Amino acid sequence: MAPTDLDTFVAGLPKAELHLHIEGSLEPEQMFALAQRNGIAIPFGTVEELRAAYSFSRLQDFLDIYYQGADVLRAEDDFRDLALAYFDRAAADNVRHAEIFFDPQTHTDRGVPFDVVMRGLLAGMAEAEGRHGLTSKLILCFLRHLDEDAAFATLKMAEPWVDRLAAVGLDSSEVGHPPEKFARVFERAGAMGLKRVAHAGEEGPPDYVRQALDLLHIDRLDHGNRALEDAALVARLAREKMTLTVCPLSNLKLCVVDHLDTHPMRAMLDAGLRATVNSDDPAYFGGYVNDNFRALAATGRLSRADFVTLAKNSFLGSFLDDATIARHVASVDAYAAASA
Ligand code: HPA
Ligand SMILES: [Zn+2]
Repeated sequence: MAPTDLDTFVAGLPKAELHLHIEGSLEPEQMFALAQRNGIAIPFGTVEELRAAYSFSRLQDFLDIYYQGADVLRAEDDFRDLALAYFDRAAADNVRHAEIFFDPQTHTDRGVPFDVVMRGLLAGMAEAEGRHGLTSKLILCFLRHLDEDAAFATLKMAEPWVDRLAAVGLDSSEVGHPPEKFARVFERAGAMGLKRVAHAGEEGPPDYVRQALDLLHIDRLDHGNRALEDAALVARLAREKMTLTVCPLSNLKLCVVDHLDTHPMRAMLDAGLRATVNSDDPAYFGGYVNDNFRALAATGRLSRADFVTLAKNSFLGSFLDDATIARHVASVDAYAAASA
């Protein structure tokens, strides 16, 4: 499809990405290259065969293949190269700041030391800032299908690195693993000075969103789609200016929504929620952040002004300091004025 004026406009907007699993940015080509570099066999013959396996009807279908794919990541340079490949693509989408998730348990449980993961990701982050001026922060996610003890053990490993982490998060299989399971771990993380975020309301019910607010004391809500089923909860999220990191193409691929034309982003903006646009696991869901912006633009249900709001929200919802946020928000206004 030929790009429209709106496509060009949304692509050029300065933006932050706040919901990106770095392991989910592992493209099939890079997976094959790392498998070869590390002498690992993968159960797919070609890149095309692997891509063809990316057909999911729910979150768990995706998670099974995503954890398998991460097995090619072994050495510090693998994590650095993974991060750099993401940042190169993000910079091309005019991402100026990214707050990226990583899943240490996916690696430590395979015998890859926590420090190897950290050093590799931090090297990629530093190189991306030098190369593109793209700043970034790290969010350590606990796998919610594992138990509380395992999360505490992971937080212990993170102690020497606490100054290099912005926040803790909660991801993996949502239904059956409510936020309350991790209330004590999140309390400890908060005491360590870390911000707190959690995936909630992707597949789980509105009550999981409420638990994330009341028991995990989250600073940001990842997904949050199903909060819309509860009007009082929506009013509270709006009143508390809670940022929602929404992932349209992910929602489509994981059948959280039937069609982008009925995606709740319109309803979220109408309700005054501080929603943002993000790519989640771009290598698996068919696109990076600008692909998500363009997919929303193609619905015809969002205006230029809505996209300006979404871009500003991405900075307002970030964990940057107030002066830096103000500078980025002004850059969005300047871009919009120049494009008028
Ligand atoms: O979309 C997601 N949901 C839950 N866990 C995840 N881990 C990576 N991506 C996701
Ligand atoms: Zn996610």
